[in-house]
Amino acid sequence: MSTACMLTEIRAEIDRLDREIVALIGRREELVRRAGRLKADADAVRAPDRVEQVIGKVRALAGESGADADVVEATYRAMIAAFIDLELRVRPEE
Ligand SMILES: C=C(O[C@@H]1C=C(C(=O)O)C=C[C@H]1O)C(=O)O
Repeated sequence: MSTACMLTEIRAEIDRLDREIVALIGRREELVRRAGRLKADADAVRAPDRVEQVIGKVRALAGESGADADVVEATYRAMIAAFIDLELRVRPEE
């Protein structure tokens, strides 16, 4: 198979995975929104201790699955930051 064909196949597989990843992000978003509704104020929304707990957990999961822990951490920090912004945007005025 030519290099161009191999790249096309790999990209098709990446596109399939992206469909699954986006669906999972949507499910996670729903849970984050539910958690946000239970919180009293913006400090509770940010929950930095919980963020570090999640980061420690996903770094360990990366180790188990052979994923690069630094890539997983950077991805999760960006995603959690976006979710915190979302929680702050959709919460009623304090
Ligand atoms: C969903 C929560 O709120 C925020 C979002 C988190 C996340 O996306 O995992 C974790 C902590 C908070 O910054 C939570 O407190 O559990």
